[in-house]
Amino acid sequence: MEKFIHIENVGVTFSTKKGPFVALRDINLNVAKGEFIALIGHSGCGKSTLLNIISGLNTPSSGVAIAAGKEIKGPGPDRAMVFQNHSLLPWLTCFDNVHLAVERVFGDRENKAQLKERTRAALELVKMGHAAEKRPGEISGGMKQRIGIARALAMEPKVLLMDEPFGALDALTRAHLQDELLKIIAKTGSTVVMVTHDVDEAVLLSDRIVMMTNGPAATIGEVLHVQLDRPRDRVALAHDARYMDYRTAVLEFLYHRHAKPEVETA
Ligand SMILES: Nc1ncnc2c1ncn2[C@@H]1O[C@H](COP(=O)(O)OP(=O)(O)OP(=O)(O)O)[C@@H](O)[C@H]1O
Repeated sequence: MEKFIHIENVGVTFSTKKGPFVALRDINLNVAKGEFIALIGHSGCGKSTLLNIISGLNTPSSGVAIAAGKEIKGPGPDRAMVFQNHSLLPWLTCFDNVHLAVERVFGDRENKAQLKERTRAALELVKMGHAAEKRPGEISGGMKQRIGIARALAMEPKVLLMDEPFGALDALTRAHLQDELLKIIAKTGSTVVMVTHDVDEAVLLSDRIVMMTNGPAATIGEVLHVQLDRPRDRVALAHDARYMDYRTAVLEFLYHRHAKPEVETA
């Protein structure tokens, strides 16, 4: 498979008032086109830091990070981000929130009608066409996340980066959006890197689960290949022994081999 993201020997050290803080060390990760990767690990282990190496919001202190053959030097529309808290502009309609991103990426190449069509198509993809003229304050949290996903997908990014996109939602809405995301990526063939705390979410969605050790100086502890057929159905998988085995493998990593010392979680 075509390699899309290439992270080689990356380390991240932050300067703090107390001196240098080594957040990540020796990170090596390749992501292939169309692959879905989940980053999982205890709070503070460096998942967002690693995601932001790919987004370009963080710079490696050592090593190299490459996307589509080019060294990552900063954020770009080829790597669209979806955050836990939707980050929509409250004074714009849902349509305009998505359209803004569409204009930024395609505005110099396409006419107004094409840009509008792109925006409409992205809203339809996440089943939010009916709310196009609503403002973020007039729709639910789950709907706002859909608009955030529509905005990211409308940019036709080479990779979709998601930082706990469903973390703030109730369990049923989260399950619903996970199912929607599965359908969307089946349609778009998107490459996705998602940070999550949710073991079931990681197993349900991913091709590979990248499990990180605890910080400071966190690194990739193990990588689990989730070889469950797609399309995946959460109810059917609940009875699937392989699903249980994957789930157990992640739980054992997190709570046996790399349990967080109690003093830090208190
Ligand atoms: N700009 C910064 N300056 C100093 N330290 C930082 C900075 N950003 C992150 N850190 C530290 O690096 C470590 C990793 O942070 P990061 O946010 O990547 O963890 P995380 O795994 O995403 O956490 P969570 O699951 O709680 O969101 C933490 O100890 C954090 O305090």
